Amino acid sequence: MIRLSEAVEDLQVHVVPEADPLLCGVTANSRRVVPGDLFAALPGEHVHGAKFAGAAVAAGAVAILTDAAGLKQADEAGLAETCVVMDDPAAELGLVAARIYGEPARSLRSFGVTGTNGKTTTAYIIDYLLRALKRKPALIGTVELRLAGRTVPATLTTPMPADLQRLLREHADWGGDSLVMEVSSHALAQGRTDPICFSVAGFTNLTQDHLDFHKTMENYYAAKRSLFTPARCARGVVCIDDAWGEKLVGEAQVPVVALRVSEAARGGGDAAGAANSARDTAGSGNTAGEGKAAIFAGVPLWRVSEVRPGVRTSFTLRAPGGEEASFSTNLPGSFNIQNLALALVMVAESGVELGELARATNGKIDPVVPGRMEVLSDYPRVIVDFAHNTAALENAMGALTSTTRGRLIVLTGSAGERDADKRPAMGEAVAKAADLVYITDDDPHDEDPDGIRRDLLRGTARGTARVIEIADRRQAIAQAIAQAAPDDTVLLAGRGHETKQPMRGGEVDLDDRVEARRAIAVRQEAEQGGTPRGKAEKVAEEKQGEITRD
Ligand SMILES: CC(=O)N[C@H]1[C@@H](OP(=O)(O)OP(=O)(O)OC[C@H]2O[C@@H](n3ccc(=O)[nH]c3=O)[C@H](O)[C@@H]2O)O[C@H](CO)[C@@H](O)[C@@H]1O[C@H](C)C(=O)N[C@@H](C)C(=O)N[C@H](CCC(=O)O)C(=O)O
Ligand SMILES: Nc1ncnc2c1ncn2[C@@H]1O[C@H](COP(=O)(O)OP(=O)(O)OP(=O)(O)O)[C@@H](O)[C@H]1O
Repeated sequence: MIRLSEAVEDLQVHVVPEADPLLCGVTANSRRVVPGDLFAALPGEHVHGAKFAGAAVAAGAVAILTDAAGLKQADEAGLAETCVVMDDPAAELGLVAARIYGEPARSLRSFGVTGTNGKTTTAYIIDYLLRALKRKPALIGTVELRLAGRTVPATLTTPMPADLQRLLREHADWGGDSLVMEVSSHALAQGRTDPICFSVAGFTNLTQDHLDFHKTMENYYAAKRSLFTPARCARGVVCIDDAWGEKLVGEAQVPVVALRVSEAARGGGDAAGAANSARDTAGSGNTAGEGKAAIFAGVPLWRVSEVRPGVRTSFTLRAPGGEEASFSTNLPGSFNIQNLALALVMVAESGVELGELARATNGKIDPVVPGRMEVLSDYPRVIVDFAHNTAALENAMGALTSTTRGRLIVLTGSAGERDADKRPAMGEAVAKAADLVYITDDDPHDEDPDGIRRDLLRGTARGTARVIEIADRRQAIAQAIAQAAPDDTVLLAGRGHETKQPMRGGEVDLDDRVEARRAIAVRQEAEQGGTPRGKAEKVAEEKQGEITRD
């Protein structure tokens, strides 16, 4: 517990209360206040938190951290004497919270992952590696929070600052020694992770996303880049498989190493490292032009070679100093080689020898990443993936086509009330890459689900796959799995780890993985019970919902 004056020491404060209460904790949510808390009444998009100052004080808040507008509201409620006022309390909340909770991140070796795609997967792989090294990591990201021996579902990819510091305190008190977290661009723009200075920060890639928030790609990139500054990390690992990564290597304000994966993952073998210099730098023997070589001069280069895709994919990772280690994984998809290599390099850059990583894992990296290329059965191969836009679907299908002997069966829908424009393109992409497509409902929210499916079907008409429309997702999953041959791959795309399906009239429980497991069990029971269904019966079932083209 510290005094309010200690929590705001050295910060630009305009008004302080006469009393200097002891603080037990801090929250920006009036509904979570417990006696002894500081309540951070912050301006929001919908409402000013000061509206809830009365409720917070009634729940036991002993002081209110707010801005001038908040002070005015608190004054009207007769609570001005409890207020401490700053220009931008949201920006300082992380530091204030860290002080109140005793700077918990300082006792944790910390890894922060940013980028458009692959944050969740990379964070789970780092968590897997740290556990193999017998460490006790906290894992914080889009899917769930795993810390202090418990797992809770996540509401944001990166928690708000006061929540984050409280969670880290809990983890450190429990005996945790490390932290892996996804750092979203929203979080970086809002300073949610400050004042954490990550031991190692990692960058996956950057493609168009979240422009509703950032407005331009340059702003979006600048938010990501701000992680690679001395206040936010000690060192960085940057994938240079896209132009934004190359730019970041040149603009990072902390020591960085570069990681090149793309040529190897695309089957280009060892192209990135053709120079074979004694100590690889991103500027030596790289496929980039001279200008880029100048940017990369002296930047140590890690690279991937000998990628062998299959049901298990293997690859070799080479350190700048020349040490090499080989790994294999159950994660499908060449893009996952980027995630795996990034995770390995981030842990290595935190001070773990590559050889030690190979020994601790036995060369096998088999994390379960909920709803991210999650394999639920092998024959037929059934995979649940979060791909919910055209590019992600194309990536996922591309990865599966090369390792599928039979048909590629893809089941997809599209969420309601957002990005309606993408639907025909998604329909077209799946109908061009798959052999059989099930169009079904995703999370319709308040939109008419028939209309969403019609948008997708307009696109599937431009492809060659057979298309079956079944509105009920449960039924569609059951049928897709029941009808698959052992050599087929069934990709259940779009909802990943989600467990609720919001639709008109409320939310229903729906987890694609639960439904898939049920369908797989039904299939196995039929096979073991010796009652394989006749071909005619299968064909008749498969015809249900089929879209016929003129
Ligand atoms: C843009 C953004 O960051 N919005 C966040 C913000 O919402 P807001 O400004 O609308 O808040 P508000 O509802 O106006 O409330 C104002 C204040 O009053 C408080 N309040 C409100 C009601 C109440 O009863 N009591 C109370 O104290 C709130 O806690 C808040 O501090 O503060 C809320 C409370 O902390 C967050 O839930 C909300 O995230 C919303 C849900 C969100 O969708 N955020 C997205 C954009 C986001 O951050 N996404 C990234 C990942 C993106 C990706 O990579 O996919 C993330 O890191 O999750
Ligand atoms: N390195 C990568 N490059 C391109 N696509 C990827 C990569 N990793 C994963 N994907 C695809 O993107 C989807 C989302 O992956 P993941 O959840 O790991 O990323 P994320 O950055 O956490 O995304 P989100 O913020 O949407 O959760 C996966 O389901 C997969 O289809």
